[in-house]
Amino acid sequence: MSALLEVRELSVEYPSARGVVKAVDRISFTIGRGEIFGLAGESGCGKSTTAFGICRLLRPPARLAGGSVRLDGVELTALPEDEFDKLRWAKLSIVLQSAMNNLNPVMTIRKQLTDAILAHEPDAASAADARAAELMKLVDLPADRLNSYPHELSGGMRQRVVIAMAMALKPSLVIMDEPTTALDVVVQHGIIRKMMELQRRFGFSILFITHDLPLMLQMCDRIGIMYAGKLVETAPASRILKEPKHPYTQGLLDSFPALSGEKRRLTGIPGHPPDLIRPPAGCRFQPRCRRAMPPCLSVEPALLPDRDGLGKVACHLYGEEEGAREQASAASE
Ligand SMILES: Nc1ncnc2c1ncn2[C@@H]1O[C@H](COP(=O)(O)OP(=O)(O)OP(=O)(O)O)[C@@H](O)[C@H]1O
Repeated sequence: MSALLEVRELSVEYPSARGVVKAVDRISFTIGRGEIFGLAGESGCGKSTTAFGICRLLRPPARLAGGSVRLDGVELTALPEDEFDKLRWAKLSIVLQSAMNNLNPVMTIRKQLTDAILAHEPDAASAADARAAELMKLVDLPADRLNSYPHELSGGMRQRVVIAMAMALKPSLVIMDEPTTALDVVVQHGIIRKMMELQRRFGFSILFITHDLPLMLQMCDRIGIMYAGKLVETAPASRILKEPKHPYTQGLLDSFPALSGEKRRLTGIPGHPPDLIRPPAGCRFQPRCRRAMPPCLSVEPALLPDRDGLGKVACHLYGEEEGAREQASAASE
C-alpha cells in the first residue's frame, strides 16, 4: 500500500539580510497509514520548518524552494488555497506548542468546537452540539466546560481542547510540533497518553516533533534524524535506540539519559551546528564528527538504504555498502 504522506526533496528557505537561510534542504521521507513518525534533532535543525512546509503554514519571507508533498496521493504544494482549506482539519490537522494560546479569547469552547465542525460540514448544524460534547469526552474534559472561555481553563485543559479540535473531523494525519512543551511534566504525560489512546482508537498517522528524544523513542514507530536542514538517518525507533548508524544520531542519543539499564555519563556533541547560509561542503556534520574521513569534506553523502533495508543513513562510513545501497534505493523507487 502506498504511504499516506510522501515528502520528496522538500526545500524551504528564509531570505535574510545576510543571505538565504537554507533551513530545510531537499529532504525526503514517507509516513505510512497509522504510523507515528518522529522528527528529532538539535534546536534549529529545521524540524518546525519541515512541519510548516508540509501544512502550508510558512509565512513570507519564508518560501518553499522546491519539492513535493503528497497526502493520500494529492499534491499539497500545488493545491489552490480554497482546495487546501477543505483538506486542512478534515485530512490534515495541526497541534502546535502555542496552539492553546491561539484559542479565540472571546468565544466559548462550545462555539470554537462547533465552528470548526461547521466550517467543513455546514449540514451538521443540528448534530454539532452533540459532537462538541463527544469531543470533550474524548479528551477527558467535563462537558460543562463547553461553556467556558479559554482564560477559565488551565494550560493543560486548553491544550486538550486544541487536541479535540484537531480530532473533530477525523483527519488521517495529525502534525504535532512540541504539543506539550509549555506544560508541566505530569500534565504532559497525561496529554501524550491521551493522544496515543486516540491514535490507537482512530488509526490516524502522526508526525511528531519534540526535543524530548526519550519520549519520542517510546512513542514513535519510526524516527527521522535531522541535522542542519538535512535528514541524516531514518529508521524504526527500536533500531535508532539499539543501533544508531549516523555519528550524529549516536551523539544525540549520548546527550540523553538512557531509558533503561545502567546509568552512564552524558557526553553530548562538542561544537555547534553550522551557519545555514553558508553550510560546509560535503557532509554538514563533518566539522563535529569524530569519524570524519577525507570524502566527508567534499562529497555530500546521499540518504540511502542501509544493508538490511530497515532504515536509511547519509554517511560515508557506510560507503563500502554504497553500490548495494544505491541498487536497493533504485529498487525501492
Ligand atoms: N523567520 C525566520 N527567518 C530566518 N531564519 C529562520 C526563521 N525561522 C527559522 N529560521 C531558521 O531556520 C532554521 C530552522 O529553524 P526551525 O525552527 O525549523 O528549527 P527546529 O529544528 O524546529 O528548532 P527548534 O527545535 O528550536 O524549534 C534555523 O536555523 C532558524 O534560525
